[in-house]
Amino acid sequence: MNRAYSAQAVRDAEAPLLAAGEPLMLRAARALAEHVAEHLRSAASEELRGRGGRVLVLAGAGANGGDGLHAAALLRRDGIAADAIATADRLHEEGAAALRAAGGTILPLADTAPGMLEEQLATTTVVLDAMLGLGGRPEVPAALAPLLAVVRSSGVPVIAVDLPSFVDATTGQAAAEALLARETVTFGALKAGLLLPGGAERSGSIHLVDLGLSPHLTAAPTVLRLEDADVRALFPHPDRDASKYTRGVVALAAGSEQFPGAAVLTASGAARTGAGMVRCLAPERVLDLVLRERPEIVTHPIAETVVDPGAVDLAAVGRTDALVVGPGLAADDPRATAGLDGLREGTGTLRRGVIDAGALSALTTAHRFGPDVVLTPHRGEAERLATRLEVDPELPGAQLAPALARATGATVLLKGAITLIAPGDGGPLRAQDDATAQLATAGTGDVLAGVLGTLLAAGLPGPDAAALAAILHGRAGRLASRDGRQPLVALDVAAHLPEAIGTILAGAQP
Ligand SMILES: NC(=O)C1=CN([C@@H]2O[C@H](COP(=O)(O)OP(=O)(O)OC[C@H]3O[C@@H](n4cnc5c(N)ncnc54)[C@H](OP(=O)(O)O)[C@@H]3O)[C@@H](O)[C@H]2O)[C@@H](O)CC1
Ligand SMILES: Nc1ncnc2c1ncn2[C@@H]1O[C@H](COP(=O)(O)OP(=O)(O)O)[C@@H](O)[C@H]1O
Ligand SMILES: [K+]
Repeated sequence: MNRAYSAQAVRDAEAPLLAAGEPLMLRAARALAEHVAEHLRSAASEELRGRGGRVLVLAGAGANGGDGLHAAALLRRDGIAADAIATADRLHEEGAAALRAAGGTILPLADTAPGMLEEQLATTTVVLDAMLGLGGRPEVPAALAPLLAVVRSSGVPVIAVDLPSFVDATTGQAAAEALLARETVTFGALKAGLLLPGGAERSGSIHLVDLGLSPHLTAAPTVLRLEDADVRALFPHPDRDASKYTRGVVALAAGSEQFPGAAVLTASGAARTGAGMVRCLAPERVLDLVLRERPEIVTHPIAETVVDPGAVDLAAVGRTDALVVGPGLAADDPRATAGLDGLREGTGTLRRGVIDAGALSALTTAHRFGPDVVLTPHRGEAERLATRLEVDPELPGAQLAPALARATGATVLLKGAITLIAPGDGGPLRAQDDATAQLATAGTGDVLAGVLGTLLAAGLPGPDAAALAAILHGRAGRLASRDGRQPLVALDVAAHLPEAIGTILAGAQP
Protein backbone atom coordinates (compact mmCIF):
# COMPACT_ATOMS: atom_id res chain seq x y z
CA MET A 1 0.00 0.00 0.00
CA ASN A 2 1.25 3.44 -0.89
CA ARG A 3 0.80 6.09 1.79
CA ALA A 4 0.97 9.74 0.83
CA TYR A 5 1.16 12.80 3.04
CA SER A 6 0.31 16.48 3.04
CA ALA A 7 3.08 19.03 2.45
CA GLN A 8 2.82 20.06 6.10
CA ALA A 9 3.22 16.50 7.37
CA VAL A 10 6.38 16.12 5.26
CA ARG A 11 7.79 19.42 6.49
CA ASP A 12 7.02 18.45 10.11
CA ALA A 13 8.81 15.16 9.63
CA GLU A 14 11.85 16.84 8.09
CA ALA A 15 12.12 19.45 10.84
CA PRO A 16 13.77 17.33 13.58
CA LEU A 17 16.23 15.86 11.10
CA LEU A 18 17.19 19.30 9.80
CA ALA A 19 17.52 20.56 13.37
CA ALA A 20 19.89 17.67 14.04
CA GLY A 21 22.00 18.81 11.11
CA GLU A 22 21.18 15.89 8.83
CA PRO A 23 22.27 16.75 5.26
CA LEU A 24 18.87 15.99 3.75
CA MET A 25 19.36 18.07 0.62
CA LEU A 26 22.66 16.43 -0.23
CA ARG A 27 21.16 13.01 0.38
CA ALA A 28 18.25 13.89 -1.91
CA ALA A 29 20.56 15.32 -4.58
CA ARG A 30 22.80 12.25 -4.51
CA ALA A 31 19.85 9.92 -5.02
CA LEU A 32 18.52 12.17 -7.76
CA ALA A 33 21.87 12.26 -9.54
CA GLU A 34 22.16 8.47 -9.34
CA HIS A 35 18.68 8.11 -10.78
CA VAL A 36 19.43 10.47 -13.64
CA ALA A 37 22.77 8.76 -14.37
CA GLU A 38 20.94 5.43 -14.45
CA HIS A 39 18.35 6.90 -16.79
CA LEU A 40 21.15 8.00 -19.11
CA ARG A 41 22.92 4.63 -18.90
CA SER A 42 19.79 2.62 -19.40
CA ALA A 43 19.74 0.83 -22.71
CA ALA A 44 16.07 1.71 -22.92
CA SER A 45 16.97 5.38 -22.96
CA GLU A 46 16.39 5.86 -26.66
CA GLU A 47 16.86 9.60 -26.33
CA LEU A 48 20.61 8.98 -25.96
CA ARG A 49 21.02 7.86 -29.54
CA GLY A 50 22.81 10.57 -31.45
CA ARG A 51 22.35 13.11 -28.71
CA GLY A 52 24.99 12.37 -26.14
CA GLY A 53 24.02 12.61 -22.49
CA ARG A 54 23.25 16.12 -21.45
CA VAL A 55 21.15 17.25 -18.53
CA LEU A 56 19.39 20.60 -18.29
CA VAL A 57 18.08 21.66 -14.90
CA LEU A 58 15.24 24.17 -14.65
CA ALA A 59 16.08 25.59 -11.23
CA GLY A 60 13.67 27.68 -9.15
CA ALA A 61 14.28 29.88 -6.13
CA GLY A 62 13.74 27.45 -3.30
CA ALA A 63 15.16 24.21 -1.95
CA ASN A 64 13.65 22.30 -4.88
CA GLY A 65 15.98 24.28 -7.13
CA GLY A 66 18.74 23.49 -4.64
CA ASP A 67 18.17 19.75 -5.09
CA GLY A 68 18.40 20.13 -8.86
CA LEU A 69 21.55 22.27 -8.77
CA HIS A 70 23.35 19.97 -6.35
CA ALA A 71 22.37 16.96 -8.46
CA ALA A 72 23.73 18.69 -11.57
CA ALA A 73 27.02 19.34 -9.74
CA LEU A 74 27.26 15.67 -8.77
CA LEU A 75 26.49 14.58 -12.33
CA ARG A 76 29.30 16.80 -13.59
CA ARG A 77 31.69 15.19 -11.14
CA ASP A 78 30.61 11.91 -12.73
CA GLY A 79 31.55 13.21 -16.17
CA ILE A 80 28.01 13.99 -17.33
CA ALA A 81 27.31 17.38 -18.89
CA ALA A 82 24.79 19.21 -16.74
CA ASP A 83 23.83 22.88 -16.78
CA ALA A 84 20.94 24.95 -15.50
CA ILE A 85 18.49 27.65 -16.40
CA ALA A 86 17.46 29.85 -13.49
CA THR A 87 13.68 30.31 -13.61
CA ALA A 88 13.55 32.74 -10.67
CA ASP A 89 15.40 35.91 -9.66
CA ARG A 90 17.10 34.12 -6.76
CA LEU A 91 18.67 30.70 -6.56
CA HIS A 92 19.59 28.31 -3.78
CA GLU A 93 23.02 29.76 -3.06
CA GLU A 94 24.88 26.62 -2.06
CA GLY A 95 23.41 24.62 -4.90
CA ALA A 96 24.32 27.30 -7.43
CA ALA A 97 27.85 27.56 -6.03
CA ALA A 98 28.27 23.78 -6.19
CA LEU A 99 27.24 23.64 -9.84
CA ARG A 100 29.50 26.53 -10.80
CA ALA A 101 32.40 24.98 -8.91
CA ALA A 102 31.84 21.78 -10.88
CA GLY A 103 32.14 23.76 -14.13
CA GLY A 104 28.45 24.08 -14.92
CA THR A 105 26.76 27.17 -16.29
CA ILE A 106 23.60 28.75 -14.92
CA LEU A 107 21.77 30.92 -17.37
CA PRO A 108 19.07 33.27 -16.10
CA LEU A 109 15.90 32.71 -18.11
CA ALA A 110 15.63 36.46 -18.74
CA ASP A 111 19.02 36.36 -20.56
CA THR A 112 18.03 33.70 -23.08
CA ALA A 113 17.74 35.11 -26.60
CA PRO A 114 14.88 33.89 -28.84
CA GLY A 115 15.69 30.49 -30.30
CA MET A 116 18.37 29.80 -27.69
CA LEU A 117 16.19 27.52 -25.60
CA GLU A 118 15.24 25.43 -28.62
CA GLU A 119 18.93 25.10 -29.51
CA GLN A 120 19.82 24.08 -26.00
CA LEU A 121 17.02 21.54 -25.85
CA ALA A 122 18.08 20.05 -29.18
CA THR A 123 21.23 18.77 -27.45
CA THR A 124 19.55 17.88 -24.16
CA THR A 125 18.83 14.29 -23.16
CA VAL A 126 16.82 14.93 -20.06
CA VAL A 127 15.27 17.96 -18.39
CA LEU A 128 15.16 18.10 -14.59
CA ASP A 129 12.11 20.02 -13.42
CA ALA A 130 13.41 21.63 -10.22
CA MET A 131 11.40 24.86 -10.41
CA LEU A 132 9.07 24.22 -7.49
CA GLY A 133 8.56 21.45 -4.98
CA LEU A 134 6.67 21.31 -1.70
CA GLY A 135 6.24 25.08 -1.73
CA GLY A 136 4.80 25.32 -5.24
CA ARG A 137 1.46 26.91 -6.04
CA PRO A 138 -0.51 25.73 -9.09
CA GLU A 139 -0.12 28.87 -11.20
CA VAL A 140 2.47 29.54 -13.89
CA PRO A 141 3.93 33.07 -13.94
CA ALA A 142 3.61 34.66 -17.39
CA ALA A 143 7.39 34.85 -17.76
CA LEU A 144 7.69 31.05 -17.49
CA ALA A 145 4.90 30.04 -19.88
CA PRO A 146 7.05 30.24 -23.07
CA LEU A 147 9.80 28.12 -21.45
CA LEU A 148 7.30 25.42 -20.52
CA ALA A 149 5.84 25.48 -24.03
CA VAL A 150 9.29 25.07 -25.61
CA VAL A 151 10.20 22.19 -23.29
CA ARG A 152 6.89 20.50 -23.99
CA SER A 153 7.20 20.78 -27.77
CA SER A 154 10.84 19.62 -27.70
CA GLY A 155 9.71 16.16 -26.59
CA VAL A 156 12.78 15.87 -24.32
CA PRO A 157 11.84 13.64 -21.38
CA VAL A 158 11.32 15.41 -18.08
CA ILE A 159 12.24 14.05 -14.68
CA ALA A 160 10.38 15.93 -11.94
CA VAL A 161 12.35 16.68 -8.79
CA ASP A 162 10.27 15.81 -5.72
CA LEU A 163 7.06 16.60 -7.60
CA PRO A 164 6.14 18.27 -10.86
CA SER A 165 6.31 22.06 -10.55
CA PHE A 166 3.07 24.06 -10.41
CA VAL A 167 1.30 21.16 -8.71
CA ASP A 168 -0.01 21.57 -5.17
CA ALA A 169 1.78 18.92 -3.09
CA THR A 170 -1.24 18.34 -0.85
CA THR A 171 -4.25 18.60 -3.17
CA GLY A 172 -2.78 17.66 -6.55
CA GLN A 173 -4.28 20.77 -8.09
CA ALA A 174 -2.14 21.61 -11.13
CA ALA A 175 -1.68 24.51 -13.51
CA ALA A 176 -2.79 23.47 -16.99
CA GLU A 177 0.66 24.34 -18.40
CA ALA A 178 2.60 22.26 -15.85
CA LEU A 179 5.04 19.87 -17.54
CA LEU A 180 4.23 16.19 -17.90
CA ALA A 181 7.08 14.28 -16.29
CA ARG A 182 8.10 10.85 -17.44
CA GLU A 183 9.32 10.09 -13.95
CA THR A 184 9.27 11.77 -10.57
CA VAL A 185 12.01 11.26 -8.00
CA THR A 186 10.38 12.18 -4.72
CA PHE A 187 12.14 12.60 -1.40
CA GLY A 188 11.37 11.25 2.07
CA ALA A 189 7.69 10.44 1.57
CA LEU A 190 5.05 10.36 -1.14
CA LYS A 191 3.19 13.64 -1.37
CA ALA A 192 -0.60 13.31 -1.58
CA GLY A 193 -0.64 15.53 -4.68
CA LEU A 194 1.37 12.92 -6.59
CA LEU A 195 -1.51 10.44 -6.33
CA LEU A 196 -4.46 12.79 -6.82
CA PRO A 197 -6.00 14.02 -10.09
CA GLY A 198 -3.90 16.87 -11.46
CA GLY A 199 -0.57 15.77 -10.02
CA ALA A 200 -1.01 12.10 -10.88
CA GLU A 201 -1.29 12.71 -14.63
CA ARG A 202 1.88 14.80 -14.53
CA SER A 203 4.09 12.63 -12.33
CA GLY A 204 4.82 9.64 -14.57
CA SER A 205 6.35 6.74 -12.66
CA ILE A 206 7.22 7.67 -9.11
CA HIS A 207 10.48 6.74 -7.37
CA LEU A 208 10.61 7.29 -3.64
CA VAL A 209 13.99 8.13 -2.08
CA ASP A 210 14.37 7.17 1.57
CA LEU A 211 15.69 10.09 3.62
CA GLY A 212 15.06 8.47 7.00
CA LEU A 213 11.83 10.41 7.50
CA SER A 214 9.56 7.50 8.37
CA PRO A 215 10.03 7.52 12.16
CA HIS A 216 9.11 11.21 12.18
CA LEU A 217 6.05 10.91 9.95
CA THR A 218 3.60 10.97 12.82
CA ALA A 219 0.67 12.49 10.94
CA ALA A 220 -1.74 10.07 9.32
CA PRO A 221 -1.41 9.70 5.56
CA THR A 222 -4.07 11.69 3.71
CA VAL A 223 -4.13 9.51 0.60
CA LEU A 224 -3.63 5.77 0.15
CA ARG A 225 -3.20 3.73 -2.99
CA LEU A 226 -3.68 -0.03 -2.86
CA GLU A 227 -1.49 -2.27 -5.00
CA ASP A 228 -1.42 -5.85 -6.20
CA ALA A 229 0.04 -7.03 -2.90
CA ASP A 230 -3.02 -5.61 -1.15
CA VAL A 231 -5.28 -7.51 -3.54
CA ARG A 232 -3.38 -10.68 -2.67
CA ALA A 233 -3.86 -9.99 1.04
CA LEU A 234 -7.53 -9.05 0.84
CA PHE A 235 -9.09 -10.93 -2.07
CA PRO A 236 -11.58 -13.49 -0.75
CA HIS A 237 -10.40 -16.96 -1.58
CA PRO A 238 -12.76 -19.93 -1.26
CA ASP A 239 -11.41 -22.24 1.43
CA ARG A 240 -11.56 -26.03 1.15
CA ASP A 241 -14.99 -26.27 2.74
CA ALA A 242 -16.46 -23.32 0.91
CA SER A 243 -20.04 -23.39 -0.27
CA LYS A 244 -21.80 -20.96 -2.54
CA TYR A 245 -23.32 -19.41 0.57
CA THR A 246 -20.06 -18.94 2.42
CA ARG A 247 -18.58 -17.21 -0.64
CA GLY A 248 -21.41 -14.71 -0.61
CA VAL A 249 -24.66 -14.09 -2.42
CA VAL A 250 -25.06 -10.84 -4.32
CA ALA A 251 -28.47 -9.64 -5.45
CA LEU A 252 -28.81 -7.19 -8.32
CA ALA A 253 -31.69 -4.80 -8.76
CA ALA A 254 -30.66 -3.80 -12.26
CA GLY A 255 -31.86 -3.54 -15.83
CA SER A 256 -35.09 -2.09 -17.17
CA GLU A 257 -36.96 -2.04 -20.42
CA GLN A 258 -35.04 1.09 -21.37
CA PHE A 259 -31.63 -0.26 -20.31
CA PRO A 260 -31.89 -4.05 -20.30
CA GLY A 261 -28.18 -4.57 -21.00
CA ALA A 262 -27.16 -3.03 -17.69
CA ALA A 263 -28.41 -6.15 -15.91
CA VAL A 264 -26.34 -8.39 -18.17
CA LEU A 265 -23.22 -6.33 -17.57
CA THR A 266 -23.66 -6.06 -13.82
CA ALA A 267 -24.40 -9.78 -13.56
CA SER A 268 -21.34 -10.60 -15.63
CA GLY A 269 -19.12 -8.40 -13.48
CA ALA A 270 -20.47 -10.01 -10.32
CA ALA A 271 -20.28 -13.61 -11.55
CA ARG A 272 -16.80 -13.24 -13.05
CA THR A 273 -15.42 -11.93 -9.75
CA GLY A 274 -16.28 -15.20 -8.03
CA ALA A 275 -19.64 -14.69 -6.32
CA GLY A 276 -21.11 -17.76 -4.64
CA MET A 277 -24.41 -16.85 -6.23
CA VAL A 278 -25.76 -13.95 -8.25
CA ARG A 279 -29.46 -13.14 -8.09
CA CYS A 280 -31.13 -10.71 -10.42
CA LEU A 281 -34.41 -8.89 -9.74
CA ALA A 282 -35.79 -7.59 -13.00
CA PRO A 283 -38.71 -7.82 -15.42
CA GLU A 284 -38.96 -11.10 -17.39
CA ARG A 285 -37.68 -9.58 -20.61
CA VAL A 286 -34.53 -8.37 -18.89
CA LEU A 287 -34.03 -11.72 -17.21
CA ASP A 288 -34.29 -13.52 -20.54
CA LEU A 289 -31.36 -11.46 -21.79
CA VAL A 290 -29.40 -12.08 -18.61
CA LEU A 291 -29.93 -15.85 -18.84
CA ARG A 292 -28.86 -15.92 -22.46
CA GLU A 293 -25.47 -14.48 -21.50
CA ARG A 294 -25.18 -15.90 -17.97
CA PRO A 295 -27.21 -19.06 -17.35
CA GLU A 296 -25.86 -19.38 -13.80
CA ILE A 297 -27.79 -16.30 -12.58
CA VAL A 298 -30.72 -16.96 -10.26
CA THR A 299 -33.65 -14.92 -11.52
CA HIS A 300 -36.39 -13.13 -9.57
CA PRO A 301 -38.97 -11.71 -11.95
CA ILE A 302 -40.78 -8.54 -11.04
CA ALA A 303 -43.86 -7.24 -12.79
CA GLU A 304 -43.02 -4.63 -15.40
CA THR A 305 -45.89 -2.49 -14.30
CA VAL A 306 -45.12 -2.46 -10.58
CA VAL A 307 -44.92 1.08 -9.22
CA ASP A 308 -45.16 0.51 -5.47
CA PRO A 309 -41.78 -0.02 -3.77
CA GLY A 310 -43.65 -2.09 -1.17
CA ALA A 311 -44.30 -4.65 -3.89
CA VAL A 312 -40.55 -5.26 -4.23
CA ASP A 313 -39.95 -7.53 -1.26
CA LEU A 314 -36.23 -7.90 -0.74
CA ALA A 315 -36.79 -10.21 2.20
CA ALA A 316 -38.65 -12.64 -0.04
CA VAL A 317 -35.69 -12.92 -2.39
CA GLY A 318 -33.85 -15.31 -0.11
CA ARG A 319 -30.40 -15.16 1.38
CA THR A 320 -28.56 -12.05 0.22
CA ASP A 321 -25.23 -10.78 1.53
CA ALA A 322 -24.99 -7.66 -0.59
CA LEU A 323 -27.35 -5.74 -2.86
CA VAL A 324 -26.39 -3.82 -5.99
CA VAL A 325 -29.13 -1.36 -6.82
CA GLY A 326 -29.34 1.06 -9.71
CA PRO A 327 -27.61 -0.01 -12.95
CA GLY A 328 -30.06 0.60 -15.76
CA LEU A 329 -32.84 1.83 -13.46
CA ALA A 330 -34.80 5.07 -13.64
CA ALA A 331 -34.89 7.08 -10.41
CA ASP A 332 -38.60 6.30 -10.02
CA ASP A 333 -38.14 2.54 -10.44
CA PRO A 334 -39.62 0.93 -7.31
CA ARG A 335 -36.50 -1.23 -7.02
CA ALA A 336 -34.43 1.92 -6.50
CA THR A 337 -36.59 3.09 -3.59
CA ALA A 338 -36.88 -0.40 -2.10
CA GLY A 339 -33.14 -0.95 -2.45
CA LEU A 340 -32.25 2.34 -0.78
CA ASP A 341 -34.63 1.50 2.07
CA GLY A 342 -33.16 -1.97 2.39
CA LEU A 343 -29.64 -0.56 2.75
CA ARG A 344 -30.59 2.27 5.08
CA GLU A 345 -28.73 2.42 8.37
CA GLY A 346 -30.87 1.33 11.31
CA THR A 347 -34.10 0.39 9.54
CA GLY A 348 -32.81 -1.54 6.51
CA THR A 349 -32.37 -5.31 6.57
CA LEU A 350 -29.12 -5.21 4.58
CA ARG A 351 -25.81 -3.70 5.67
CA ARG A 352 -23.78 -4.02 2.50
CA GLY A 353 -24.31 -2.96 -1.04
CA VAL A 354 -23.73 -0.71 -4.01
CA ILE A 355 -25.87 2.28 -4.94
CA ASP A 356 -25.29 3.16 -8.58
CA ALA A 357 -26.80 5.07 -11.50
CA GLY A 358 -30.61 5.38 -11.20
CA ALA A 359 -30.61 4.61 -7.47
CA LEU A 360 -28.24 7.55 -6.89
CA SER A 361 -30.91 9.81 -8.39
CA ALA A 362 -33.44 8.53 -5.83
CA LEU A 363 -31.15 9.31 -2.90
CA THR A 364 -32.22 12.22 -0.64
CA THR A 365 -31.02 13.99 2.51
CA ALA A 366 -33.24 11.58 4.45
CA HIS A 367 -31.02 8.59 3.59
CA ARG A 368 -28.16 7.54 5.83
CA PHE A 369 -25.95 4.50 5.34
CA GLY A 370 -22.96 2.74 6.87
CA PRO A 371 -19.46 2.50 5.33
CA ASP A 372 -20.13 -0.95 3.82
CA VAL A 373 -22.61 0.68 1.48
CA VAL A 374 -20.76 2.16 -1.49
CA LEU A 375 -22.09 4.91 -3.75
CA THR A 376 -20.54 4.74 -7.24
CA PRO A 377 -21.19 8.01 -9.08
CA HIS A 378 -19.27 9.31 -12.05
CA ARG A 379 -18.50 13.04 -11.99
CA GLY A 380 -21.89 14.12 -13.43
CA GLU A 381 -23.84 11.92 -11.02
CA ALA A 382 -21.69 13.12 -8.12
CA GLU A 383 -22.44 16.75 -8.97
CA ARG A 384 -26.18 16.16 -9.22
CA LEU A 385 -26.15 14.23 -5.95
CA ALA A 386 -24.09 16.98 -4.29
CA THR A 387 -26.61 19.60 -5.32
CA ARG A 388 -29.46 17.59 -3.78
CA LEU A 389 -27.46 16.99 -0.59
CA GLU A 390 -26.43 20.65 -0.31
CA VAL A 391 -22.77 19.92 -0.94
CA ASP A 392 -20.83 22.26 -3.27
CA PRO A 393 -20.92 20.40 -6.61
CA GLU A 394 -17.90 22.26 -7.94
CA LEU A 395 -15.45 20.89 -5.40
CA PRO A 396 -12.53 19.01 -6.95
CA GLY A 397 -12.97 15.24 -6.77
CA ALA A 398 -10.59 14.79 -3.84
CA GLN A 399 -12.87 17.01 -1.75
CA LEU A 400 -16.20 16.15 -3.36
CA ALA A 401 -15.97 12.42 -2.62
CA PRO A 402 -15.27 12.93 1.13
CA ALA A 403 -18.02 15.58 1.32
CA LEU A 404 -20.54 13.12 -0.17
CA ALA A 405 -19.31 10.43 2.21
CA ARG A 406 -19.87 12.75 5.17
CA ALA A 407 -23.33 13.71 3.90
CA THR A 408 -24.49 10.10 3.51
CA GLY A 409 -22.34 7.98 5.85
CA ALA A 410 -21.67 5.71 2.86
CA THR A 411 -18.31 5.05 1.23
CA VAL A 412 -18.11 7.01 -2.02
CA LEU A 413 -16.31 5.66 -5.07
CA LEU A 414 -16.01 8.54 -7.55
CA LYS A 415 -15.33 7.09 -11.01
CA GLY A 416 -12.92 8.67 -13.46
CA ALA A 417 -9.46 8.24 -14.93
CA ILE A 418 -8.32 8.12 -11.31
CA THR A 419 -10.92 6.49 -9.12
CA LEU A 420 -11.25 8.20 -5.74
CA ILE A 421 -12.65 6.36 -2.75
CA ALA A 422 -13.74 8.26 0.34
CA PRO A 423 -14.50 5.85 3.20
CA GLY A 424 -17.80 6.38 4.99
CA ASP A 425 -15.99 6.07 8.32
CA GLY A 426 -13.82 9.13 7.57
CA GLY A 427 -10.60 7.21 6.88
CA PRO A 428 -8.03 8.46 4.37
CA LEU A 429 -8.98 8.91 0.74
CA ARG A 430 -7.83 6.21 -1.66
CA ALA A 431 -6.73 7.19 -5.15
CA GLN A 432 -6.52 4.27 -7.60
CA ASP A 433 -4.83 4.73 -10.95
CA ASP A 434 -5.20 1.30 -12.51
CA ALA A 435 -7.34 1.93 -15.55
CA THR A 436 -7.07 2.81 -19.21
CA ALA A 437 -9.01 5.48 -21.08
CA GLN A 438 -10.41 2.66 -23.24
CA LEU A 439 -12.74 2.05 -20.28
CA ALA A 440 -14.49 5.31 -21.12
CA THR A 441 -17.32 3.54 -22.93
CA ALA A 442 -20.95 2.92 -21.98
CA GLY A 443 -21.60 0.03 -19.65
CA THR A 444 -18.20 -0.42 -18.01
CA GLY A 445 -19.57 1.23 -14.87
CA ASP A 446 -22.25 -1.48 -14.68
CA VAL A 447 -19.52 -4.12 -14.73
CA LEU A 448 -17.73 -2.28 -11.91
CA ALA A 449 -20.92 -2.28 -9.81
CA GLY A 450 -21.12 -6.06 -10.20
CA VAL A 451 -17.47 -6.59 -9.22
CA LEU A 452 -17.95 -4.43 -6.14
CA GLY A 453 -21.18 -6.23 -5.20
CA THR A 454 -19.39 -9.58 -5.16
CA LEU A 455 -16.52 -8.27 -3.01
CA LEU A 456 -18.99 -6.78 -0.53
CA ALA A 457 -21.01 -10.01 -0.47
CA ALA A 458 -17.79 -11.85 0.43
CA GLY A 459 -17.51 -9.66 3.51
CA LEU A 460 -14.82 -7.13 2.60
CA PRO A 461 -15.17 -3.74 4.32
CA GLY A 462 -16.64 -1.11 1.97
CA PRO A 463 -13.45 0.94 1.40
CA ASP A 464 -11.32 -2.16 0.73
CA ALA A 465 -13.95 -3.67 -1.54
CA ALA A 466 -14.12 -0.39 -3.46
CA ALA A 467 -10.34 -0.15 -3.92
CA LEU A 468 -10.08 -3.80 -5.00
CA ALA A 469 -12.97 -3.36 -7.42
CA ALA A 470 -11.20 -0.38 -9.01
CA ILE A 471 -7.96 -2.36 -9.32
CA LEU A 472 -9.57 -5.49 -10.79
CA HIS A 473 -11.82 -3.51 -13.15
CA GLY A 474 -8.89 -1.38 -14.31
CA ARG A 475 -6.64 -4.39 -14.82
CA ALA A 476 -9.36 -6.29 -16.70
CA GLY A 477 -9.84 -3.21 -18.88
CA ARG A 478 -6.13 -3.08 -19.61
CA LEU A 479 -6.06 -6.76 -20.50
CA ALA A 480 -9.17 -6.42 -22.67
CA SER A 481 -7.64 -3.48 -24.55
CA ARG A 482 -4.09 -4.85 -24.74
CA ASP A 483 -2.89 -2.11 -22.43
CA GLY A 484 -5.00 0.57 -24.03
CA ARG A 485 -3.94 -0.17 -27.59
CA GLN A 486 -7.28 -1.46 -28.85
CA PRO A 487 -10.93 -0.62 -28.14
CA LEU A 488 -13.01 -2.70 -25.79
CA VAL A 489 -16.69 -3.11 -25.03
CA ALA A 490 -18.02 -3.44 -21.51
CA LEU A 491 -18.62 -7.18 -21.71
CA ASP A 492 -14.95 -7.66 -22.66
CA VAL A 493 -14.03 -6.14 -19.30
CA ALA A 494 -16.16 -8.71 -17.48
CA ALA A 495 -14.68 -11.49 -19.61
CA HIS A 496 -11.13 -10.50 -18.58
CA LEU A 497 -11.82 -10.35 -14.84
CA PRO A 498 -10.72 -13.94 -14.15
CA GLU A 499 -7.40 -13.36 -15.92
CA ALA A 500 -6.92 -10.06 -14.08
CA ILE A 501 -7.58 -11.77 -10.75
CA GLY A 502 -5.43 -14.76 -11.66
CA THR A 503 -2.39 -12.76 -12.70
CA ILE A 504 -2.56 -10.54 -9.65
CA LEU A 505 -2.95 -13.48 -7.27
CA ALA A 506 -0.08 -15.26 -9.00
CA GLY A 507 2.03 -12.14 -8.48
CA ALA A 508 2.74 -11.86 -12.20
CA GLN A 509 2.52 -8.76 -14.31
CA PRO A 510 0.12 -9.41 -17.19
N1 LIG B 1 13.13 20.72 3.68
C1 LIG B 1 13.98 19.69 3.55
O1 LIG B 1 14.52 19.17 4.47
C2 LIG B 1 14.24 19.14 2.26
C3 LIG B 1 13.64 19.70 1.16
N2 LIG B 1 13.93 19.27 -0.02
C4 LIG B 1 13.48 19.99 -1.17
O2 LIG B 1 12.94 21.22 -0.80
C5 LIG B 1 11.73 21.45 -1.50
C6 LIG B 1 10.90 22.46 -0.83
O3 LIG B 1 11.63 23.63 -0.88
P1 LIG B 1 11.01 25.05 -0.54
O4 LIG B 1 10.31 24.98 0.75
O5 LIG B 1 12.13 26.02 -0.63
O6 LIG B 1 9.94 25.26 -1.65
P2 LIG B 1 10.10 25.26 -3.25
O7 LIG B 1 8.93 24.51 -3.75
O8 LIG B 1 11.43 24.87 -3.72
O9 LIG B 1 9.99 26.81 -3.65
C7 LIG B 1 9.08 27.62 -3.10
C8 LIG B 1 9.42 28.99 -3.65
O10 LIG B 1 8.74 29.16 -4.86
C9 LIG B 1 7.91 30.33 -4.82
N3 LIG B 1 6.68 29.93 -5.50
C10 LIG B 1 5.67 29.12 -5.08
N4 LIG B 1 4.77 28.93 -6.04
C11 LIG B 1 5.19 29.64 -7.11
C12 LIG B 1 4.67 29.83 -8.41
N5 LIG B 1 3.52 29.24 -8.82
N6 LIG B 1 5.37 30.59 -9.25
C13 LIG B 1 6.53 31.17 -8.87
N7 LIG B 1 7.06 31.02 -7.64
C14 LIG B 1 6.40 30.27 -6.78
C15 LIG B 1 7.79 30.68 -3.38
O11 LIG B 1 7.92 32.01 -3.20
P3 LIG B 1 6.72 32.98 -2.80
O12 LIG B 1 6.15 33.37 -4.10
O13 LIG B 1 5.76 32.18 -1.95
O14 LIG B 1 7.39 34.06 -2.08
C16 LIG B 1 9.03 30.05 -2.75
O15 LIG B 1 10.11 30.97 -2.82
C17 LIG B 1 11.14 20.09 -1.59
O16 LIG B 1 10.15 19.97 -2.57
C18 LIG B 1 12.38 19.27 -1.91
O17 LIG B 1 12.64 19.33 -3.29
C19 LIG B 1 14.92 18.23 -0.24
O18 LIG B 1 16.13 18.89 -0.41
C20 LIG B 1 15.01 17.29 0.91
C21 LIG B 1 15.17 17.98 2.16
N1 LIG C 1 -10.48 8.29 -19.09
C1 LIG C 1 -10.63 7.21 -18.32
N2 LIG C 1 -9.55 6.52 -17.92
C2 LIG C 1 -9.69 5.43 -17.17
N3 LIG C 1 -10.89 4.93 -16.75
C3 LIG C 1 -11.99 5.57 -17.11
C4 LIG C 1 -11.92 6.74 -17.90
N4 LIG C 1 -13.19 7.17 -18.11
C5 LIG C 1 -14.01 6.29 -17.47
N5 LIG C 1 -13.28 5.34 -16.86
C6 LIG C 1 -13.82 4.23 -16.06
O1 LIG C 1 -14.86 3.59 -16.79
C7 LIG C 1 -15.99 3.36 -15.97
C8 LIG C 1 -17.16 4.17 -16.54
O2 LIG C 1 -18.25 4.14 -15.68
P1 LIG C 1 -19.58 4.95 -15.99
O3 LIG C 1 -19.26 6.32 -16.40
O4 LIG C 1 -20.47 4.75 -14.83
O5 LIG C 1 -20.14 4.17 -17.26
P2 LIG C 1 -21.59 3.55 -17.51
O6 LIG C 1 -22.54 4.30 -16.64
O7 LIG C 1 -21.85 3.78 -18.96
O8 LIG C 1 -21.50 2.11 -17.19
C9 LIG C 1 -15.57 3.76 -14.56
O9 LIG C 1 -15.07 2.64 -13.88
C10 LIG C 1 -14.47 4.78 -14.81
O10 LIG C 1 -13.57 4.84 -13.73
K1 LIG D 1 9.84 20.09 -9.17
